[in-house]
Amino acid sequence: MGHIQVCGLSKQYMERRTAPRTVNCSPNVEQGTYLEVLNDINLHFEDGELVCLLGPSGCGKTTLVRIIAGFEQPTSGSVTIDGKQVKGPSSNHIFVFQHNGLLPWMTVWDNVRLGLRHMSDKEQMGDRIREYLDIVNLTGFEHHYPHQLSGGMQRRAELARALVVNPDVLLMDEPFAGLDFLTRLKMREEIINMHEYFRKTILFITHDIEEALVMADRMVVFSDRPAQVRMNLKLSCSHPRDFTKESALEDLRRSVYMELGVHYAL
Ligand SMILES: Nc1ncnc2c1ncn2[C@@H]1O[C@H](COP(=O)(O)OP(=O)(O)OP(=O)(O)O)[C@@H](O)[C@H]1O
Repeated sequence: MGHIQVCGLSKQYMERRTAPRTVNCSPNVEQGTYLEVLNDINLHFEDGELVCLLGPSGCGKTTLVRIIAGFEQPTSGSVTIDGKQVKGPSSNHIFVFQHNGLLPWMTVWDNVRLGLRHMSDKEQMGDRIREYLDIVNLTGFEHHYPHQLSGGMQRRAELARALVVNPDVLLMDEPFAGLDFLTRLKMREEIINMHEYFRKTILFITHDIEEALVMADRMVVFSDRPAQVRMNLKLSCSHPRDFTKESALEDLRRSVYMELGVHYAL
């Protein structure tokens, strides 16, 4: 489960700066009191796909993901997950992965346990936490606090916290931001392995084109704001992907850069 359909989605925010301060509060679109962020987005993500979303800064990627998560309402259009229209946040099926999302006053164990509060069988719950900490290679660090972990370990703990609740959809907004280069590469590998193992639907926002090409089953590239879909590509080559051996990947890399307005500095 985790099939997402985005139909005719548009989003406008009211710009406070320019909103008229009159008794008549109805906003005036023609005078530019609205910021148009998404414009008629139509997308379809298959169950179990890892989709990377790319686009210029400020084009509306986070807004789209927040609408899919039910945190924001679209101005028009709709999102359905497994045939049900998203009308608000639902913790049952969707997990929004946030970096720096660990609660600093709780140990790794307690942070991972947060999503399992509903489980009445404590032994089963303990086994499950141990299992997921093992999957992300954090066995032995259960009683550490977040500040006692490296950046990469914190992300792995966040990953365990996301996976332990067994969501159908995982929404990840630049989850590797702030990690050093090598740790970032290792985290990519972990996500690829985790995805091959669990096959969750993952929407992954990144600014890193190589990252998207290495990881994604599908890649969606948006235009400048208001975001429209410029490219929607299925990447079928198997993992691990090697740019030096697969000329199609290299060609794709160039065309995505071109689409994003980079022509020479490749
Ligand atoms: N709650 C809000 N109210 C008003 N404007 C908003 C709100 N949230 C986002 N915006 C505006 O919508 C636009 C798109 O923001 P969004 O965060 O979705 O872009 P993004 O593509 O994720 O950007 P980045 O890649 O830089 O993270 C921005 O101009 C932002 O200022």
